[in-house]
Amino acid sequence: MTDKPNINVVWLKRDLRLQDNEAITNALYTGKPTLLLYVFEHILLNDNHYSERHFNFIKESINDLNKQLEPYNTKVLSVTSDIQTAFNLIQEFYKIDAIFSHVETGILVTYNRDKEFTRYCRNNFIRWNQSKNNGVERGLTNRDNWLEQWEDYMSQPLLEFNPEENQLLHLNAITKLESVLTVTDLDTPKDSIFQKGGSSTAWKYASSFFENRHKDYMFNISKPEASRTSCSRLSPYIAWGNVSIRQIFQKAQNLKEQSNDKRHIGGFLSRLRWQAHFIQKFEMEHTMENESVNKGYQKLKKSISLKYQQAWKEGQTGFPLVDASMRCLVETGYVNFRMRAMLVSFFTHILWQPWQNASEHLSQQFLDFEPGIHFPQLQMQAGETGINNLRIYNPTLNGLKHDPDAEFIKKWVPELAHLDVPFIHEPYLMTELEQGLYNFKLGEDYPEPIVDIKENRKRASDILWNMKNDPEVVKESFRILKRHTLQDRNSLLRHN
Ligand SMILES: Cc1cc2nc3c(=O)[nH]c(=O)nc-3n(C[C@H](O)[C@H](O)[C@H](O)COP(=O)(O)OP(=O)(O)OC[C@H]3O[C@@H](n4cnc5c(N)ncnc54)[C@H](O)[C@@H]3O)c2cc1C
Repeated sequence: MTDKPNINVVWLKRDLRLQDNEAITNALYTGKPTLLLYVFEHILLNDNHYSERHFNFIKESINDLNKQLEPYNTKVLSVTSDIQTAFNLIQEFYKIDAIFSHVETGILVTYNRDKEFTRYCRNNFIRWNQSKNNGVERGLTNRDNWLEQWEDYMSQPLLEFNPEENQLLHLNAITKLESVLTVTDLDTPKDSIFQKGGSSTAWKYASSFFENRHKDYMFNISKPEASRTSCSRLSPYIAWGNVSIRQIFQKAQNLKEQSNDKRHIGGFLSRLRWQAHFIQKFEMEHTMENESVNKGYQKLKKSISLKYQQAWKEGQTGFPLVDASMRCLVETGYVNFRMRAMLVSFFTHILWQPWQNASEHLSQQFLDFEPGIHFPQLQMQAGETGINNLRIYNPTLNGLKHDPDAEFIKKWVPELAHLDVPFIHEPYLMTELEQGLYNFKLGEDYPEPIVDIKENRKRASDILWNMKNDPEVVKESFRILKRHTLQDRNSLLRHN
């Protein structure tokens, strides 16, 4: 019926690398000509969880791939489209035997797109082969033996990118496809201060971390300023798949075996386990995107204040560490774990706003937005799982402990920089006289606190502690424990 040439397509998503890429390896293994495809899908371009910084990171990652693909006379076909239109147009030129990709633990729109796409493949007699992504399993109903399987997966040999000569579709053939598709302009701003996408940059971060930067990892992990260089900063590269967790895990394991001080690299290794643990949780309970995982908390009603929400988003709450963290996040796409947790706690506990209203603003700012970590962490920090300890962060105490010289606050809230350090942490304690001495006016140069933190902290604590005993919360907590926790919960923290 058809004289079109047969090909395979690798549909790249959050796996933007050539090495240790199971989808690419499986496609090449068939020996058939193979096209590498990335689709900037309208459903994601228009989705409020995403922002320009993410798409620029993806473009930089594809540019990096294209550089590595030059010797093979090919490149990634990069188009803006919805997925079925893209495949329909490719099918005008080729008979597609199979599509290879990784399982995507994504947001609801991508889950629904995948369901439709499964039907599309069936109707078009295309095999869609989806590989396990970073050890996360589809279709599990509990976590029995999950960690053992994850560790087994992490110990498997890395997959080499090794195409046969001319196996990857030639540039000329890609040019023909480009003539019918909407090609995406891969240019990105040159003066960006965000971490630059691509495997080549990822490995520079990894090398400097493993060679040197990891040495104070656990000492600095909670410090907003020092963590910026002594944490790995690999999160966007992991989230967009510029490196696989297995590549990083094996490097870290080797380093730990040679190291005398296993504490730091051990702490890092346990966070790689958490990465998969959280994504697995979301994979098994995707309604977490919009609803509290513990259904008992769905009756918790908070009154919305757009004024509070706006002040939080703009870093104008009158609480210096909160404002510094938000401004830094907006500007650079990154703050460390503790500052993220504090931002969520401040929004949900102190401002008493629903975590759902923080979700899109944060995901747009996090360069490393990973749905499988984002939603479970939001709910955990909001205290709505019923199985984790309630933590209401005190921004002032966190500032005094983790930014004692106010180095971080001074950088991001420069209007406080000329004050003495104790006042930088608590400008609202300054008397009229002191404000005059420093030529500083609270309420004009920097906002007064937008809420009474002591009062609001108590309200949140009372309500959330009481709710822990609510029969539905308790029932749901048992269900969550049964479905999502490992038999040995401490194994996730293991440092050796
Ligand atoms: C509300 C909230 C939202 C978050 N959203 C994201 C997100 O969208 N994407 C994301 O990658 N991380 C997220 N995190 C987890 C964590 O803050 C970041 O992974 C970490 O700060 C990234 O910096 P790093 O790469 O230097 O981490 P490192 O400390 O060097 O850790 C190495 C890797 O381990 C993983 N990791 C580290 N901490 C955690 C954790 N607590 N849970 C799960 N995995 C972890 C990440 O992949 C990270 O790159 C979130 C945390 C909170 C509290």
